[in-house]
Amino acid sequence: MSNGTAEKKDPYLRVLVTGGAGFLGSHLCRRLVAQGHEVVCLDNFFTSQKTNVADLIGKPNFELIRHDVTTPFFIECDQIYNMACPASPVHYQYNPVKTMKTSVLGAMNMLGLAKRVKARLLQASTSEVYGDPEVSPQPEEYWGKVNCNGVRSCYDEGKRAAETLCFDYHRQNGVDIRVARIFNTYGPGMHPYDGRVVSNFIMQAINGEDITVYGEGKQTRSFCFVDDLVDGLMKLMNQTSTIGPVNIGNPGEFTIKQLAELAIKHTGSSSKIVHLPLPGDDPQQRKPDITKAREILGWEPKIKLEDGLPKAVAYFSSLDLSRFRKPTKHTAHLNTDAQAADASRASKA
Ligand SMILES: O=c1ccn([C@@H]2O[C@H](COP(=O)(O)OP(=O)(O)O[C@H]3OC[C@@H](O)[C@H](O)[C@H]3O)[C@@H](O)[C@H]2O)c(=O)[nH]1
Repeated sequence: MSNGTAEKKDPYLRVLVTGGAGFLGSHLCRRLVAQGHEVVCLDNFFTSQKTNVADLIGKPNFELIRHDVTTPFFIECDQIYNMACPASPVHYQYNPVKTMKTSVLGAMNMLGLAKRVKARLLQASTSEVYGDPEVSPQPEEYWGKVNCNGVRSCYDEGKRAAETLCFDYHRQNGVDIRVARIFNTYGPGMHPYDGRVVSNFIMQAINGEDITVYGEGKQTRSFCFVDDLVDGLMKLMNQTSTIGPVNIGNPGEFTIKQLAELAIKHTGSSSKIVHLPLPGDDPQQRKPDITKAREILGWEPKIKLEDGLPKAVAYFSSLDLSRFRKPTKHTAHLNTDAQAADASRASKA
């Protein structure tokens, strides 16, 4: 088995993708399989489903294994993409203890494996490590403003702890790590009931339902098309100049109100915008500083939101919805600070 310069000497690698049936994981698996690598996809199918990788099943260089990363997994491999974790606030808040376990125990198990077999590990970290940021755009050097006991903490702090584990396994055990901070991503392959803003707005617009803007819609996000994102992850994995963290995202910044208007425009929908409560700890601004990705990886996104949204609309319009189940009944706007305060008062009464 080789490492470090493996991508030059040995073009066909054994690659493990945790969360490989998920939105990003399935795109990654497809690209790796197309390149000829031997891909092992692990998933517990909490927020994903087998049909995401149906086209890969049966290919001689693809293997699908049902496994939950909170328990150890042993295999011989050259690279690990650790993508496993529910990423939509509605899903990661459904069972927050499990979310934290997935990030922390999942990272620990995969880093232990990487140490044992000398594989390179790329950790899917997140823009959520910046919490509700006070600086914009967010550079990797910014330490963030994160609540450690709020409704988003299971994900934010779980991913922060996963980063810590990566850097400690690297310093203490010489594990070859790469840390990618992934910003909001959208595109074909998203679950129609994912619960995140792009899928919600497009599905609502297609179905002529009200578009549910949380709060006034002044909060901002920066949306990266999935193909660009996967390019960035693979570039980070297959270079030796930096271990990260590196922001991977599209710096084009939009308010949520603007996104709602774009969803209406690109679907030609007659849907109306309605306002619901803002979820607890909802970050008010988010925009990646991608100087590092540009300079070190030679990467920047190519697809603007205006060009990517029609592709996402075409994908969501083509879905047979009877094939998809709603992973949770939860809705993020119900997880507000006001409700949490009410619940806490009620429990004391
Ligand atoms: O129906 C909706 C859904 C969401 N929103 C708002 O849209 C914004 C984006 O919300 P999303 O649920 O899509 O995702 P968030 O940006 O809050 O979190 C995401 O951040 C980056 C990743 O690591 C994760 O994928 C996820 O945690 C938020 O301000 C949210 O309140 C709506 O206004 N209406």
